[in-house]
Amino acid sequence: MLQFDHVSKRYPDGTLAVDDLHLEVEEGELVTLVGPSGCGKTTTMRLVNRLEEPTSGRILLGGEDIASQDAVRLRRRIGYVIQQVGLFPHRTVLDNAAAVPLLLGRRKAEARRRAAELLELVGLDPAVYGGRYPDQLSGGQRQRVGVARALAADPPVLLMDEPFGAVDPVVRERLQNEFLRLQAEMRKTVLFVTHDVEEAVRLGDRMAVFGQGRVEQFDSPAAVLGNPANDHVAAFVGSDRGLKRLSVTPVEKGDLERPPVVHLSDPMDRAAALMRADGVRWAVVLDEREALHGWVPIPDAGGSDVVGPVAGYARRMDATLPLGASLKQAFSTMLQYDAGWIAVLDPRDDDRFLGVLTPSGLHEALRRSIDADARAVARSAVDLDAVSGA
Ligand SMILES: Nc1ncnc2c1ncn2[C@@H]1O[C@H](COP(=O)(O)OP(=O)(O)OP(=O)(O)O)[C@@H](O)[C@H]1O
Repeated sequence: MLQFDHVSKRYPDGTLAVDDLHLEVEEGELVTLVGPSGCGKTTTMRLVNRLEEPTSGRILLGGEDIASQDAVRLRRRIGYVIQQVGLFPHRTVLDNAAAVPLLLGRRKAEARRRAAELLELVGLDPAVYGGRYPDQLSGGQRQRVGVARALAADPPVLLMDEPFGAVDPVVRERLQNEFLRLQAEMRKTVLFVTHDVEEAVRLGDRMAVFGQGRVEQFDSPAAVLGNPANDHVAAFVGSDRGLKRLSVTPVEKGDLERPPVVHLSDPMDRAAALMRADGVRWAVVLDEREALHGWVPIPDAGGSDVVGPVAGYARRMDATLPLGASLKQAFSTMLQYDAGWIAVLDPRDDDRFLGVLTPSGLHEALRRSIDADARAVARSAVDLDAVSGA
């Protein structure tokens, strides 16, 4: 989809900002470019929409060399979001979001309708925010308008240069989540520049770790964290990369425990018998629609008679997680609810209850992912031996 074919960029003063970049981004893929300040990330982006021209090499978009395309037409096929959003200060939010469709020759009413849809999409109610001016918004809201504007022409490619860099960490995480949700639907081809490793890891299908003008490693976040290509990459991703792995390792079905399951309408004495038979102290409670209600503890053996349905004894449980969520989310949910377990639901099957994740399940899941790395390292060691022995 987007290929850098041995691209270099030397500025007139002699600075070599991009050095023989060779990279292929697949259609619908989100690639993060991460690296220390001045390593050439922004220059790489600006080469794609021809705000800069390469000194050598070619950039192909959908197989076509962009050098042979009209720069203005090219830019209309590429959404560009930057940190200093660059909204027009004297135009309303709605008109800012409508700017690109208007440029593309849409009629005003149609451009505004599209702009309102996009504001809605990025979580800004057009009725509330559409008439405001950029300086009447928070930093995070301005960023959202920037994203809406970049999406307005429905471009196949999005370039995002530190788009969430100027907001505080909490807002940043929210914008990241919203953007991931949008991207799951839109499947744009995205180049996303950041100098924040956590952000690169969370968002990227793959991440390109830049050294001075060169890509040192281009791989999935889990592979980069688990198996850094060299000392520079290892130092850059940080000595806490084990912890960072939490955010790229998903909760899988095999990590779950399956305690006894009862329903709100079941007789409590039968539920208690089930728990005793299983040798456990609690059971998961579902309602009549098979949705999670909560849990019920085993009644005291010497306590008063157990009568009536489970509903009279059940407690609610709000600590839930969709299957496929990250171990980091799981850990954070456990802490937030101070819970010894969390219920895992299937988002693709109407949030059906699948099982529970406990701290020991979480530990096992982390071990699983680190073991997978160890196997990968062992494999590459064997390959190297084979090469040197040949
Ligand atoms: N117009 C220019 N003329 C000369 N040198 C430039 C120009 N623009 C950028 N550079 C240099 O090119 C190198 C790469 O800059 P670039 O902005 O691409 O880096 P970056 O990785 O995006 O950095 P940051 O994370 O700080 O934004 C730097 O050494 C920078 O000083």
